[in-house]
Amino acid sequence: MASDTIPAKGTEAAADVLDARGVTMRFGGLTAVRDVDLTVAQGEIVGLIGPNGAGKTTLFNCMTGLYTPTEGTVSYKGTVLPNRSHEVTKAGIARTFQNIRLFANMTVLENVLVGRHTRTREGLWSALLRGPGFKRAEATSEARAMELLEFTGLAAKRDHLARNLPYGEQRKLEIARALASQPGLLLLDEPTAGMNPQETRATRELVFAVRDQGISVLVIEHDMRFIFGLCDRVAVLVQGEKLVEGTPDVVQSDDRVVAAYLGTPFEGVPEDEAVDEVAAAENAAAKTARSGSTTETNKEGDA
Ligand SMILES: Nc1ncnc2c1ncn2[C@@H]1O[C@H](COP(=O)(O)OP(=O)(O)OP(=O)(O)O)[C@@H](O)[C@H]1O
Repeated sequence: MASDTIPAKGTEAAADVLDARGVTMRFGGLTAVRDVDLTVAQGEIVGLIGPNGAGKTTLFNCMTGLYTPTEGTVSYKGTVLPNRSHEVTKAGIARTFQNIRLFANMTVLENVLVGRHTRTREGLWSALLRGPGFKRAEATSEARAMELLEFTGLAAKRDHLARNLPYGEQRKLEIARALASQPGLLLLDEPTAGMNPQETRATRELVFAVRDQGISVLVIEHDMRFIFGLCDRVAVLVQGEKLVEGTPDVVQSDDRVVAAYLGTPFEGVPEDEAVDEVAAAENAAAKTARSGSTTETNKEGDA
């Protein structure tokens, strides 16, 4: 177990479920991820953010056995993970994908049942072909799958084909299917992409509910409001390297994060100077327009 690993920042005594150390992933001459350490503690929700191409999905792929890191290790509950994705799922890590990967022509219920195959003795093909072994286990599996559909709010759609679900519900179904493997850690890759604000809020509540069931969560997302309202801790990846890590408050107020997201290099220019420049320009514009205008343009009022 991970009792002697370094406690995750901000969570003091909580044991790490995930411990990625020195993970580097190279594709030929391109280093997509460089020497990244990342932990997720028991019961923690951790966000992974960064501009497009920063290496977030590559890091997920290294954590789920899709890629074998060029260097470094990924451990789950103190054991180094195998580099086969189905064995990683079996070990206790489940994930969703940036581009939804459902069985489009299977029903909602069948999609969740397939997600259970790592936890049944019958295996994927038996589940798909509905062989005799599968039928024996079917009642238990179906009950569990229905629980998950209730949990994600999809129970009424159990017999709908996955491809007919609205986009937001397809993303929920991906989460239900991932939960069917009974993970200890859930990795979500852009779970709110393409969602409207109501769906995004519902997803946040769903992730909190997942955590309340004792499942730790690592989530990639570009929606900063979602991330900062959801996560206990956030790590920022830029050009493959971890730039900043900390609580949402710490990360949001870090100039390097702002610079990375605005795409402007951080050069250590004193923030006050920029603010003064803007205030001076506003004052000059206000003076020019002064005579005919009733609009108050400058709250500070000093030049
Ligand atoms: N299989 C691959 N072969 C070669 N290069 C790859 C491969 N996968 C990713 N890359 C490259 O690695 C870099 C990181 O990509 P990655 O998809 O991990 O970024 P990301 O942070 O997830 O981006 P986004 O937010 O746009 O999804 C990119 O330059 C990408 O082109």
